[in-house]
Amino acid sequence: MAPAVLVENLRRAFGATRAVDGATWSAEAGRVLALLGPNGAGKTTTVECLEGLQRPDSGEVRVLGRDPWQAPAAHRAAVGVMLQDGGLPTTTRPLPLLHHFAALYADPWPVADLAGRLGIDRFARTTVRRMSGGERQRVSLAAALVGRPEVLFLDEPTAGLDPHGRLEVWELVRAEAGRGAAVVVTTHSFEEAERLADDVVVMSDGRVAAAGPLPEVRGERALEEVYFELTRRGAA
Ligand SMILES: Nc1ncnc2c1ncn2[C@@H]1O[C@H](COP(=O)(O)OP(=O)(O)OP(=O)(O)O)[C@@H](O)[C@H]1O
Repeated sequence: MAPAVLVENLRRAFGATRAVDGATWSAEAGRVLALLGPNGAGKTTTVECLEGLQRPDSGEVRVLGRDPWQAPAAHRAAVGVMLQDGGLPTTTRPLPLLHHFAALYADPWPVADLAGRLGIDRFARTTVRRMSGGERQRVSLAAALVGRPEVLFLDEPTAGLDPHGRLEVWELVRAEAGRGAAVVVTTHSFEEAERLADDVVVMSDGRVAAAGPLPEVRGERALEEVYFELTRRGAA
């Protein structure tokens, strides 16, 4: 079976900066992949190519077998995206917003259930403008999940969440993979990668320093130790 997400020899430069310099990896349905790497390693550029927000200079990206740059609306409905700065309209309250998003999909996640699982009902009366960072993050995640996507791109989904929030989100993300979604999580947290991921990709200076199932990449060591070795300044 073709992988749900495919990155093959991807290259993308901005002037003299080679943001992504020949990256190859793939993500499978029913699994969580953690994309790790120092600031500037090329993670966001890669994921934005996969989301159809940037166009590769060369190489290939495929999501559910399609080129995301040219994909039709039906393809976009099968892909859930959580951006770091959610881009949510500021004057609305969370539940009407989620109902609005849910109406765009044929078989959405019932909003009351989703909001309950993410603790959104606890701040249902607050407008986006007045929400805390963690509350906003929960709403952004709910917006990514409400269409029950086949592929999910999550950018640091638990950064800034309290410990309960992190656990709730991890459980939810694992459940999404359990129902068959391919999940790609960008993170700087080793704990998050070790708790959540089946597979990891470590990027460094635009290249893939390691990719594969977590137990293989980590071996007998802590992921943190392997990461520092792979991403030593000047190592790539
Ligand atoms: N639009 C742009 N114009 C110029 N340079 C860019 C642009 N977007 C990214 N870059 C550069 O490309 C490199 C890779 O950036 P990218 O945002 O993909 O890294 P990242 O791994 O997501 O980093 P972070 O962990 O900080 O989010 C960086 O050197 C960045 O400055």
